[in-house]
Amino acid sequence: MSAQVVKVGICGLGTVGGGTFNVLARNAAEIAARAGAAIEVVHVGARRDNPACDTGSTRVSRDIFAVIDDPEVQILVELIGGTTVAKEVVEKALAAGKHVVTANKALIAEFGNELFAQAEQCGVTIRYEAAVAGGIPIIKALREGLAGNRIEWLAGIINGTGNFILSEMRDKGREFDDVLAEAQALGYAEADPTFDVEGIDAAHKLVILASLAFGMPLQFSAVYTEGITELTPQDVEYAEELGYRIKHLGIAKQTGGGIELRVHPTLIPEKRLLANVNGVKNAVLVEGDAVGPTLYYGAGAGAEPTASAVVADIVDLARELSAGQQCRVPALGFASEKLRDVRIVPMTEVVTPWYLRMVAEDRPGVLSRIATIFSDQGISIEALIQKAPAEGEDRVPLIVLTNRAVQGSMDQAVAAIEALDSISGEVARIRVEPLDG
Ligand SMILES: NC(=O)C1=CN([C@@H]2O[C@H](COP(=O)(O)OP(=O)(O)OC[C@H]3O[C@@H](n4cnc5c(N)ncnc54)[C@H](O)[C@@H]3O)[C@@H](O)[C@H]2O)C=CC1
Ligand SMILES: N[C@@H](CC=O)C(=O)O
Ligand code: NA
Repeated sequence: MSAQVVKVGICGLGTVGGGTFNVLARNAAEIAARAGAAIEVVHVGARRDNPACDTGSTRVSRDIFAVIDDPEVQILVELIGGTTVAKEVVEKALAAGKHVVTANKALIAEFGNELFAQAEQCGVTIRYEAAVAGGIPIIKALREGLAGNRIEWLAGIINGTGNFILSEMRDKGREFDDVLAEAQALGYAEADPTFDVEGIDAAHKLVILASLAFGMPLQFSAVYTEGITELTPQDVEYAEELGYRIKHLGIAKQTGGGIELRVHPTLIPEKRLLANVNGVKNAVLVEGDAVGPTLYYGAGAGAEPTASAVVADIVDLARELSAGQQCRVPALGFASEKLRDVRIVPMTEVVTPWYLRMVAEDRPGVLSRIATIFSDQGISIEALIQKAPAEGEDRVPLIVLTNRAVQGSMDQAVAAIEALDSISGEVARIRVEPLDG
């Protein structure tokens, strides 16, 4: 059975929905030539119009479920976000025998296992390239391009809003809240921006990347998640003095003890490519045993960059529909019955070098007590900077860079340091990733 026209319904006409509609319209001829079929948006479900998007004569319903009930629609594009109505939309579309394209990482990370199973049962496909790293074709790269590899690890800047905030704070000295407001106005942020700044969005994306890389079911609750809200301009400055940049990374690593899954601010040597990825750009570094390191870079958010990925998924499905094929590639790149149960490494076992910042009394003996505490835990010091005291102050910032240490030992060292009379307040700490394999 072949189709010359593939009919698409779009639910949600916000930033990404509007961008998708516009890209499909603007590049219609080229897209049709690639897909082997014209792609026609026959029905849009939107609570309100999008001024950036002229829907012309396309049917628009205020009730998004009218799009699913439309028998003409073959591919349902879910771009409303969240995990409540969006989940219902996707379930109903699959049950109605429609293929689904979504940009919704929260939905895939939290409910992907059941949705993929439902899709398989219904003989349809879910595609979700836009869900991770916006326009970068990282899902396709992991699922198909790197299929010959055993993936060793991956590390990525996978939240555009967070990277935009860190870059603007570092380069222009701007305030956190001011940059976040701009990211929201530019359409980069999630409907609830705490997802961006608390690392939840990056955790959603990391769990998807990890499942594709290591062939395991999605396990969102297993990801260790820290955001960027606790970072201070001082940490950014001191890290640079030591030759590092601070980036918010998602890291998934295969180790002897299982898989590490973690999202947190990280010091990266300034010469590494990832350290130089700025603004709303994302980048994912993937190390495969056969290919070695590979790097994927591009816009991580925004209307048309994200639409680029949504449209690529529509084209993939349209190719299958026009050729009369189905489910050419499994949702997570591995046959569903071959997904493996793997151990997720507890954070207490994770080993990295560390950056620590503390405030100490400026008097003899303090440094040696700190050095003794580290040495008692088998942690060696790589660098130590004592800053000059501010005028009228008798306390000084002390910055310590350690060699690789297991988090459990570092927890104990930090507790002992914080208990010293000569140390005020808490010790701030950030993991370091050399990113050298
Ligand atoms: N904005 C970006 O750069 C990116 C967004 N995403 C994902 O794409 C999805 C959409 O995000 P955005 O376009 O940024 O959001 P948005 O808030 O701009 O658009 C969502 C649209 O859905 C509509 N909507 C929500 N619930 C509805 C309902 N019950 N009935 C009818 N309409 C409803 C809203 O009115 C809005 O127009 C989310 O899952 C997001 O995580 C993914 C990659 C990048
Ligand atoms: N809010 C997200 C949007 C893309 O996934 C981000 O900033 O990366
Ligand atoms: Na992508």
